[in-house]
Amino acid sequence: MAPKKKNILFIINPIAGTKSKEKLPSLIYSQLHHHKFDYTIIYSKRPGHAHKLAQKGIIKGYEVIVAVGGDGTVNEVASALMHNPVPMAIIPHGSGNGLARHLGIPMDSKKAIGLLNEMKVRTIDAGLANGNPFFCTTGIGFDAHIGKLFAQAESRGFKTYVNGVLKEFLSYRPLTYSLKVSKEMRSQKAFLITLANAGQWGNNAYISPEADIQDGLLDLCIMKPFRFYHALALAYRMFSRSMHKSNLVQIERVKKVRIESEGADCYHFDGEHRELKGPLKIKSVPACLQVVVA
Ligand SMILES: Nc1ncnc2c1ncn2[C@@H]1O[C@H](COP(=O)(O)OP(=O)(O)OP(=O)(O)O)[C@@H](O)[C@H]1O
Repeated sequence: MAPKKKNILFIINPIAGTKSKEKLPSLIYSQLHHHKFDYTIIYSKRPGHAHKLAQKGIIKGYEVIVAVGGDGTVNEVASALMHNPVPMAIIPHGSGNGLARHLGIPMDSKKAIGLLNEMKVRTIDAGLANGNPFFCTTGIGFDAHIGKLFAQAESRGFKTYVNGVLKEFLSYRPLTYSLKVSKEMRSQKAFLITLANAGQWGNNAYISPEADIQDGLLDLCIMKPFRFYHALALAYRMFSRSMHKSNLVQIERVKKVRIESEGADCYHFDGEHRELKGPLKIKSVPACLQVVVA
């Protein structure tokens, strides 16, 4: 008797990234092994909808749920699948695609769909930032500020990010933060503070190149204030995966951290920004998500 086919649900975010999604249904049809899988394709209609679709997908008995979009879409689907045996797969179609890149998932849709036929699954960690699950990074300071501007931007994609960073960089003022790490209190001025589950923010911009998504810990990365002429060297470090060697960045592995600053009005998780009133409490959630990997 032929083995039972697996039921896959594809959730496509039609507005993620800049690449056209028109050909995706025919690509899925041509690449997926039909003797192994049945599938349904559905489109998210608004922010938060992909999360609800994934929750319903579990109830309906789908055995794999695929997030087609960027880190925001991945976050919505993954947070519905946490602590659940149903694996998430990713077809990267966003602006940054940080988690997909960290996991080595090809940016080419045809190849990413091809991974489903192999169905290699790994268990990964996540984190919680004020109760919000994140899978790639969360942060406060300059990256949260950029996340807020990006959310309000009329266009998406890498160019929009770069334009935002260049425009804001000279006028941004680093803040002083109070940090509580393993019962120890510290006060520190920082350009940004990122907690990295995966090593990068997206677009292969690495904040913590050695981050291990299966170690049950988060990398606490503190970028100190710096002079504008250091920016080029930092950008080089970011894209050459050597940020951990910079003396402007301090990295340590933590289970949880509490961050407070009078001037901080927002934080982000996986690029989605939120208003901040009071402290930002972050902790790791070890081994909570099944993911289809390369
Ligand atoms: N139909 C829709 N209309 C408007 N927004 C949507 C729709 N479906 C999903 N969204 C929202 O789109 C936002 C952006 O999606 P996503 O993060 O996947 O793409 P991106 O920002 O271009 O990529 P990345 O996060 O990798 O930089 C998410 O916050 C999601 O909630």
